[in-house]
Amino acid sequence: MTQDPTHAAPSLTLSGVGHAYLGRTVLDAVELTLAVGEVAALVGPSGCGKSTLAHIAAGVVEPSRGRVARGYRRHGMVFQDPRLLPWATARANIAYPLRLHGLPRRERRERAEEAARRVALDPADLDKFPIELSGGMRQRAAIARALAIDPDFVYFDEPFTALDVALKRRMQDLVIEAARAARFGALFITHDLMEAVRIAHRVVVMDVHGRGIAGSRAVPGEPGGRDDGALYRLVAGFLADDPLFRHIHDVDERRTP
Ligand SMILES: Nc1ncnc2c1ncn2[C@@H]1O[C@H](COP(=O)(O)OP(=O)(O)OP(=O)(O)O)[C@@H](O)[C@H]1O
Repeated sequence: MTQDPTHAAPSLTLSGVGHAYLGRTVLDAVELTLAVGEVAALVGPSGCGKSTLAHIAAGVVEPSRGRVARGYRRHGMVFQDPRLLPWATARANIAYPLRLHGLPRRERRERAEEAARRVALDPADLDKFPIELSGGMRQRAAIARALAIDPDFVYFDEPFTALDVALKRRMQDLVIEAARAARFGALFITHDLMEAVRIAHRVVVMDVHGRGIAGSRAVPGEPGGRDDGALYRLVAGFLADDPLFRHIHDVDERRTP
């Protein structure tokens, strides 16, 4: 982490957050605090409310109950679907939020190109339209778009679920490196425990029915500086011995109410 959490206000605090869709409770009494620069992976069974929690944290959805305090200045968002504008080039897509922030054209262009460099997007790809890019390149453009605004916090909602294993690893490394270089904190939703322990300082586990947060486990070492073998053993240990992770195997979403 980049700063001593005891000397800085948390980047994000959810207190007693609850939410219901059409009268059906999906989150209840959620308590979560993220330190400045902390990358937390959020895991839990499908449909337990991870995306809802991130949307509430980001201010996209108003919670039915509770409070959200944001200590960060500016956040970016990256989703599973890159959500690029099909009629705009990669460069224009990356620059789009800068346009919304009212930056002049030249600065938009420079910052978009700098963000593209950070995600190793080939300069030749910047003039291409999304349909001309591979899935990995589209996702790089989506990450560059999130980074272009110079966020100090980023929400990732299963950004690499649709990518193949090798590409997924490269993209994880890219996020680890970007988070370290730009010192942003993050809430990273994933179904993949190995991805969670590679990327995050801490793994936060949702309760079976998303009624809250069941608990969290710190991951030893720093993202990017850990040995893969040790991470595999950590995940195996979580799944075999740690009651917090038991429901990841046990839950069948067809039985959830
Ligand atoms: N806009 C909405 N209106 C009504 N119900 C919703 C809405 N958004 C989500 N839900 C429901 O709320 C519950 C939690 O959804 P959410 O997407 O937050 O879960 P999740 O843990 O992110 O799921 P997944 O892992 O499958 O993406 C689900 O049952 C979902 O169907």
